[in-house]
Amino acid sequence: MASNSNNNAGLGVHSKKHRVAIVGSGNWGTTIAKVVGENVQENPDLFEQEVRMWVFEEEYSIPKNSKHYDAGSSLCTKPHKLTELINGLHENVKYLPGIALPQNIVAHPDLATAVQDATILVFNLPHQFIAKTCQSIVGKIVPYARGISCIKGVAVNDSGCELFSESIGRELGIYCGALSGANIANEVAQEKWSETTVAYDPPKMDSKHPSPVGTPHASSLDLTQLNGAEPESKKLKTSGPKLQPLPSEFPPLHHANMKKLFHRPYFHVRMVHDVAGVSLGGALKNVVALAAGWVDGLGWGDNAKAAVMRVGIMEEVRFGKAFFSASTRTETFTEESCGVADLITSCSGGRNFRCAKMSVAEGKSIDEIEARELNGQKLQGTSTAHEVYAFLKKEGREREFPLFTAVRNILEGVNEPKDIPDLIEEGQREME
Ligand SMILES: NC(=O)c1ccc[n+]([C@@H]2O[C@H](COP(=O)([O-])OP(=O)(O)OC[C@H]3O[C@@H](n4cnc5c(N)ncnc54)[C@H](O)[C@@H]3O)[C@@H](O)[C@H]2O)c1
Ligand SMILES: O=P(O)(O)OC[C@H](O)CO
Repeated sequence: MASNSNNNAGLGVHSKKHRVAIVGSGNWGTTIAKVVGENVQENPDLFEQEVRMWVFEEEYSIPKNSKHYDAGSSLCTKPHKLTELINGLHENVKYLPGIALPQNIVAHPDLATAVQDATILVFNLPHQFIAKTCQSIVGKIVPYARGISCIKGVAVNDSGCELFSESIGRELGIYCGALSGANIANEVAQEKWSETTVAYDPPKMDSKHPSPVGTPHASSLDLTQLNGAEPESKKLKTSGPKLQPLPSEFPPLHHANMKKLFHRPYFHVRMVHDVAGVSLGGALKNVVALAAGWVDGLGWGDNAKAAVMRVGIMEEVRFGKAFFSASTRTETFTEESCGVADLITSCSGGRNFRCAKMSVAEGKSIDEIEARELNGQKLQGTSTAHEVYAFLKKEGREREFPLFTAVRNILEGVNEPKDIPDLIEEGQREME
């Protein structure tokens, strides 16, 4: 007999299992595929064993310093499709070299095939590519699928500032939660211990009263209320498609089962309900990490970096309260891995920090450093700084966020990294 009872998970009473697809295969996408691939093997009563990972296809030549390089092999003498290399070598030689992937990870170049029949979609790609990626699978996914966004960024458009959990949910008509934490991918992939935060809070529903899609975290709710207009999320409630309940043949996707998908001995998961707080912590710390890299690149030392981090976490909390007040909790920023811990690790060894530091030390643009250093990986802080600023400016509130504004202005050449202390001081004085 099929049941929705939480107590039945893992007892083999459900006739179907969840199929998981990973949408993205970069440095973090491939790391999360490894985590998920290992966990589905350990929970065969809940999950199908094959995990499909969508790869944005490209040709790649195995470098001579790779352990896979063999001058006599045709695999190494000419470029090959990345999917063929991943499936043949069980390693993402370009984006996560040196890390063995479980054999149940199967790389697919065709997105529609990768997500076919998946009841759990894990979105993990640089944020600038998510809109187009989602549009291409509208109507091609299981209607009652559930999503988890591992993306660190925000989607700014004419109607406001959206979380990716929201924009994915709205575009695909599904519920989407978020995973974010102090998680430098290479460390997690090497199975060095870290923590992460998974926010999952689907609306309660039954078949008689299905919930609307588009989870109500949107900043547009608060902003349009401030402006006296009809909240965007209210429109969604009355007009949008309805969220499909998960059929009872499948194991329920409550916190305990979601945790089984991501928790590893080296990757400890804390489950929470605050999807907005988890998403914003991951997005906004990338902006702060640029400033931390710049002051470090100037040779100003750890005290300067700590000052940037202090102001950064305050602006993260302020942003959440100002634009996502209905759903964020301050504690998510101050107590969870996705908040202060991610800020610290990102300002110590993240790519945004490292590239910003090099750009000051070498007097080169950060774009130039990104292209030279990251082998196709993408910085998220630079575009997020522009997007957050555009949103704040539209709202007339950029002066309440002097550090975020300073980062954007430095990227634009309006200010220089050495101006950061004065810009913060000035901003704080104005708010007193
Ligand atoms: N790398 C990390 O340490 C880390 C850790 C935690 C979270 N994150 C977040 O995870 C998300 C994904 O980051 P990542 O590290 O996996 O990516 P990445 O920086 O390694 O980016 C490379 C990926 O982008 C893909 N790509 C390039 N052009 C594309 C296109 N036009 N369309 C679709 N995909 C394209 C490449 O195929 C590759 O898979 C980001 O939001 C990032 O902030 C990263
Ligand atoms: O390398 P970054 O700067 O993209 O940061 C990586 C992770 O987000 C750290 O948690």
